Amino acid sequence: MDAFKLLTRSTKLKIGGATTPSSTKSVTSRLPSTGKAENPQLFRNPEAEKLLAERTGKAKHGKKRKRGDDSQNGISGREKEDDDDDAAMDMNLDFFSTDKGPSGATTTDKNQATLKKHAFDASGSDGGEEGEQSMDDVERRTILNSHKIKVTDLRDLEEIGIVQPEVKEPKKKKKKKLQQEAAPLNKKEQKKARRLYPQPLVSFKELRTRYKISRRLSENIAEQGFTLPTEVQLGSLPLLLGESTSKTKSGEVTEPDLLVVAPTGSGKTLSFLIPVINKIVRHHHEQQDERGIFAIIVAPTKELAGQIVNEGRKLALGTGVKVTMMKKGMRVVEREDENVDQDTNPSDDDSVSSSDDDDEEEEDKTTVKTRRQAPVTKSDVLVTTPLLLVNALSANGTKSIASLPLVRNLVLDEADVLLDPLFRDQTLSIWRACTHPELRMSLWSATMGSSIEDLFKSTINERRESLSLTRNESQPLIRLVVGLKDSAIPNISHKLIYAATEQGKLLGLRQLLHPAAALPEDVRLRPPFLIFTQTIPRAVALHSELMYDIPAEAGGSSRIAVLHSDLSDTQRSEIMKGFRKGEIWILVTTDLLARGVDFRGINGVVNYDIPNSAAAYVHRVGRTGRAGREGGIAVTYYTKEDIPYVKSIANVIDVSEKLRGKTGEKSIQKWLLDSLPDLSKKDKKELKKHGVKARQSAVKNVKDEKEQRLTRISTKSGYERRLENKKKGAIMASRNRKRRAQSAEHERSGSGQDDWSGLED
Ligand SMILES: Nc1ncnc2c1ncn2[C@@H]1O[C@H](COP(=O)(O)OP(=O)(O)OP(=O)(O)O)[C@@H](O)[C@H]1O
Repeated sequence: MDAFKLLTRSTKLKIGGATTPSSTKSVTSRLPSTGKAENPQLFRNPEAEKLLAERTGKAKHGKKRKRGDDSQNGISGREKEDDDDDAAMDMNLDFFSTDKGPSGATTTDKNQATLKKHAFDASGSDGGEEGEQSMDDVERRTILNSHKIKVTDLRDLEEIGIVQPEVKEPKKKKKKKLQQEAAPLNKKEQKKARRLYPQPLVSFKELRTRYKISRRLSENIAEQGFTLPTEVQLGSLPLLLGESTSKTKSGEVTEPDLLVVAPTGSGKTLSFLIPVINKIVRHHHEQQDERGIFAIIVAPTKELAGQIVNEGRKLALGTGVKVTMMKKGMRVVEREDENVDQDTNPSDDDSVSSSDDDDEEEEDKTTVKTRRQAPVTKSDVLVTTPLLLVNALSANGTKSIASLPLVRNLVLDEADVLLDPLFRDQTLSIWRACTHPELRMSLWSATMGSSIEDLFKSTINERRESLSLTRNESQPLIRLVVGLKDSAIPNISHKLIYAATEQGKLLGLRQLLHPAAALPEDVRLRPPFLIFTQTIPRAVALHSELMYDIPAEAGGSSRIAVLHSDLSDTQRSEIMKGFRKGEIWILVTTDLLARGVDFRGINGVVNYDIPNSAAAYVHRVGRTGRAGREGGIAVTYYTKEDIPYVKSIANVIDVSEKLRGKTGEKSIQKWLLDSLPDLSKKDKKELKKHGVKARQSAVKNVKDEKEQRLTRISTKSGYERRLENKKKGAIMASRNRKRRAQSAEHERSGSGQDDWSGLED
């Protein structure tokens, strides 16, 4: 069924006819919904591709890199690794080492760890050869640079081993000499000193052959059909699985605390799930008695949390690792001071089923019955929204936050929003509740302000002080950035359209829905797509306005839906399912779905109302063009009221087009960028918090009433509305008159005194 055809008013539209641009066919074949991209990577160049191809042995004419002559001498890869004294071997040994600090292990512990490692390997090593050889520095740099991967050590210079001379006020005579001898590093030099070039991941196979991840996990990854790692996977997986970074003093390798900024749809979920699941498989193997929550993944919405659970379960299948969605009423810790709340039955709660996950309901029945009977959840990985977990840990705010002593990994997905004032206290409470000394933090998002980075560093230090932990120099604190920070993905087209008024926006949107009426040069957007509004009432209003635009033969109003946080969890979940299945073609929503949610083949995004910040734009438009898919379109309408707020969005578009290296006509002209006004910091803050004032829901005074009329979602003119209202009023008044006359008649006849005539309409 051709959704494009069916969504036009005239179902007889001929594709390729006079109104259809000749380019339609070629565009169609590149739509994100027509299949997955051959290569999910966003940035690459021929030189690095050749290097990678050589490594994976795929180069047709290139020589496959050998693992040294040892293989010809009859020494196996494993033996070579054991005998070799290089850093890569150290890395492998240390990955399984229990020695994490000065207070940590002895040599015997290390030997035991090595033995354990071999036991783990023996349970599943298939001893592949590919990529086990370490790359030289030039290769690493070439690959990392071409994929725009930047890895930085965030620790103080002293911790990295760079001693800065004290800057004393020099005596006048000696000044010159002193500066020559030991000048402190300038900013550029400091940046250079912090830069790291760890070995990138060449292929998913290498996860098994080089990083020795669990066999089952590796099979599950292969099962999903992933072939090439994306940039964020290429850069972060080695770090999290034990790749050495060149700046560790002792050569020891431990898992770092990590902050990752990588484009939307670039596969961050897989990047944090694989190491977390692998670590737990290993832990189950090494310490079979210890069971409990080992990892917590926090996401800002239930939709995203549900999605992570689904991904996690696919990866963990058959590994013995249990991934669970946090539910209201679920018990996550045993509290001595706990009074069992007999009234709370989690299965009654409307937040229970928030994901479109098949196994979830079954799990509810088994793990969460009533709190009276409920055992503490047997989950290894708990995926949660912040408030749900904080409520569980604090007995709904009645007790102090209980601690989670076994948690070794805390992952914050969409970290910048989780550490934004809205969620910050809750997120930090969870962070502090994780008291294990070897807790590792990782923060992930496509956008990350510098304030978040500062908060990350200070919280890690503060936590260490409060737990009386000393910072171990071998415990790195790393930032990994893919592409340009806070920029939109380069593989989609952006259309910033001036619509003048609310009515203009609606007309523009209708033209998208009914492209038969469009001119060849007009934007064309085929379903499925998402439409974002600023508020829930506006999403509801837009949905009712568009509901009957879809012809009955195309499925009518069932093809368009609205999703927002005022709906029950069951409704939300049903709509998500419908959209994923392709039953719903157009989804009107708020920023609830702006982050993280992965609908793979979405053809586009419409910002019916402009986003509240540049970051919000990056995330909203990132719902299309996932995993390198080409052809996605992001349409943003703006009106006269929006002009003060458009510049930051125009800038994001401009940078994204530069990143793509787009030649020819740019969608944002320089004159537009120059003429749009800058927004003050204060106004930016205000916009982020409340959105464009004229569209806020709770505006009351008279002046604003006028503004509200201007921002009402409707194609009807004020005159038509007045006429309609008058007509409605007249009908109402006539009904009321009739009713009053009838009840007077009843009273007179003395009958039906106790009759209930229903609610007045
Ligand atoms: N190596 C890969 N090859 C092909 N597809 C991949 C690969 N890794 C992940 N994907 C797919 O890419 C899509 C986007 O992944 P994911 O949701 O993890 O992106 P993300 O980086 O978290 O995006 P966002 O910032 O929007 O949350 C998913 O459908 C996922 O299955």
